[in-house]
Amino acid sequence: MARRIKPIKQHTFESSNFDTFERDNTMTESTRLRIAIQKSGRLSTESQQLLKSCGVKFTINEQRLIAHSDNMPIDLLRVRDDDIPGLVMDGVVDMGIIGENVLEEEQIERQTLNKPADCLKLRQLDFGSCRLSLAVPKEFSYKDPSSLEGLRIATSYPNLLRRFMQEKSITYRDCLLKGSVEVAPRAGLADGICDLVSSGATLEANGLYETEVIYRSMACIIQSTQTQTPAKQALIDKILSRVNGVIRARESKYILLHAPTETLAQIVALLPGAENPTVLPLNDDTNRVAIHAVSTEDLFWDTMEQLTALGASSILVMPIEKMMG
Ligand SMILES: Nc1ncnc2c1ncn2[C@@H]1O[C@H](COP(=O)(O)OP(=O)(O)OP(=O)(O)O)[C@@H](O)[C@H]1O
Ligand SMILES: O=P(O)(O)OC[C@H]1O[C@H](OP(=O)(O)OP(=O)(O)O)[C@H](O)[C@@H]1O
Ligand SMILES: [Mg+2]
Repeated sequence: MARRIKPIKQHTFESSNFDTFERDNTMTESTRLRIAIQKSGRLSTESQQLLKSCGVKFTINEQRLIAHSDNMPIDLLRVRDDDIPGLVMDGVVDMGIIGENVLEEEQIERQTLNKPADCLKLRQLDFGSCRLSLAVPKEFSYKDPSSLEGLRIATSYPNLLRRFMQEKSITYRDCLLKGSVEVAPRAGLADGICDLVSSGATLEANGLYETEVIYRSMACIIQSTQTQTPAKQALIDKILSRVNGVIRARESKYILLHAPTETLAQIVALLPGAENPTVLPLNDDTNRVAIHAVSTEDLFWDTMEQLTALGASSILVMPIEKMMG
């Protein structure tokens, strides 16, 4: 059931005064930002870690479905991942962290049922990478999706499957399973499956092979389309800006090395995604300089070897904890 966020009194929640409210944990329930995350499963640890990296302090009590942040007016609702898109779309929570696959599936479902299906996808995250694929038993001779014409397909994603099959004009029958989809063909419940794949180990273990990727997914962070108070919106913006900083830092490396001045330009050109590196003189050595650079990509071993071949030495590649600006 949709629930409107109550307006809040400006004097208790000044958007311009974040330093104060980060320490102030006395907001009433309606003024606190509610974020839904998966209680336990593939996304739960990384969702919690991401929020902690953004400076949100909280302690999870496994028995409790709600965790109150100690330093910010934020409550974490720990729920099944399937419930997260609906909670955000109905405005019951303000934000959620969810797989794009579950979000898209719920969106199609709700559009079909004429239920609220809108939310804002704030950004894709850097975890929860998987794909929704069709797979069939090893002995099945598969040419293209039409090989499944008239057959039964087991899935937990009936809407994404239907959209794909409609685009290919293929008729099929579905068998809805909430879990253990991979065992359906062997159990005689279906001819093929449409399920999530990451390493492919589960398909392999069940004598299946992947034939078609129908949807590629990552985790994402979403926001309700309900109008927020300026202060609450400012907190959402702040979380998003920190998420951006955390992900940029995780994707970047700090590189230090010594380089001969004569190959400096070639060495800088080899550093992946590094803009305007700092070049510093070395004590008592006019033929070599120190380079400090932030690279937006990892520095691979073969690039390290090419750098060494150009005379680079003392190469250090270090992780970055935080980034801003
Ligand atoms: N093998 C995988 N590797 C990486 N990410 C995955 C993998 N499988 C699923 N995911 C992503 O993580 C999400 C949650 O997966 P999980 O298997 O924990 O869901 P679940 O069993 O439905 O959990 P819940 O009990 O919350 O309903 C998926 O919807 C998908 O976005
Ligand atoms: O390709 P793989 O790396 O083997 O991953 C795929 C499996 O991962 C997910 O299940 P999960 O292990 O999360 O358990 P679940 O069935 O309880 O959701 C998904 O539903 C697949 O079964
Ligand atoms: Mg689920």
